[in-house]
Amino acid sequence: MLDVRALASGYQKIPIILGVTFQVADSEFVGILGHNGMGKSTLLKTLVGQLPATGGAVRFTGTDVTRAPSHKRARLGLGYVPQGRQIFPGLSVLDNMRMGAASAGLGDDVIDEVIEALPRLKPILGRAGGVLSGGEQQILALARCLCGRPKLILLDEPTEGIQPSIIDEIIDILLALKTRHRLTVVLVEQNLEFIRRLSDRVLIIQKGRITGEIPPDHLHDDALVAEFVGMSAH
Ligand SMILES: Nc1ncnc2c1ncn2[C@@H]1O[C@H](COP(=O)(O)OP(=O)(O)OP(=O)(O)O)[C@@H](O)[C@H]1O
Repeated sequence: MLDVRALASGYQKIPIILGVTFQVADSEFVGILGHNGMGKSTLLKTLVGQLPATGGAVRFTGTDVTRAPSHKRARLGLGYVPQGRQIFPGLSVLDNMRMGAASAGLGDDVIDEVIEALPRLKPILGRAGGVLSGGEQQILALARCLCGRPKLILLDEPTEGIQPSIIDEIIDILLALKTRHRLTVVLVEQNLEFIRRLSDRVLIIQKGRITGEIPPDHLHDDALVAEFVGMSAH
């Protein structure tokens, strides 16, 4: 589904991603774990085409998209839920979802399917995005992305600033989408429990490089996590 080879990128002349290689299979959930500032968001922005690659290659569903603009990647089925969610605060929940469908060239019927998968949105469809709680906004951001019928979603720190009950709900939603729709996810996170419960494989990113892989079950083990990432599980 996704084949990333020696990918490099950065900001102006500052290199941040220094040659990242990994592959993601159809319906696989891959977690990328790393501290603040290790390049997680920069990697996703490069994969989605918001930042140009300065080296390496990205293939998505067999197509070389290394130089493709974001909208072309989206049309191929690459979805992105950025950190901070970036929903439209002045638009209603429903209109936010319409924007997601329209930007993928899809009609409104996809919206009903997405509401069925995320029933929490049903009673608040008319509410402005900006007045929702952080957790509701995260679910809306996911819903808007799903309205583009993505094959793969790049998820940037979805648990940031969100209460535990909604984190559990997001886990359930994503696992259901994986089973029912063969959704594929690349998730970057610092939340060990979230990444452990969702990921088939967990890669470690340090200073712009993938430095290792840790079995999700080992994320319970403080000493191992500290050794791999320098992060504590508690
Ligand atoms: N727009 C920018 N211009 C210049 N440097 C940037 C920009 N955005 C991020 N950086 C730098 O790139 C590096 C990696 O940042 P990035 O946001 O990818 O890290 P991250 O692992 O996602 O961290 P966090 O968990 O804090 O979001 C950091 O040193 C950061 O200061």
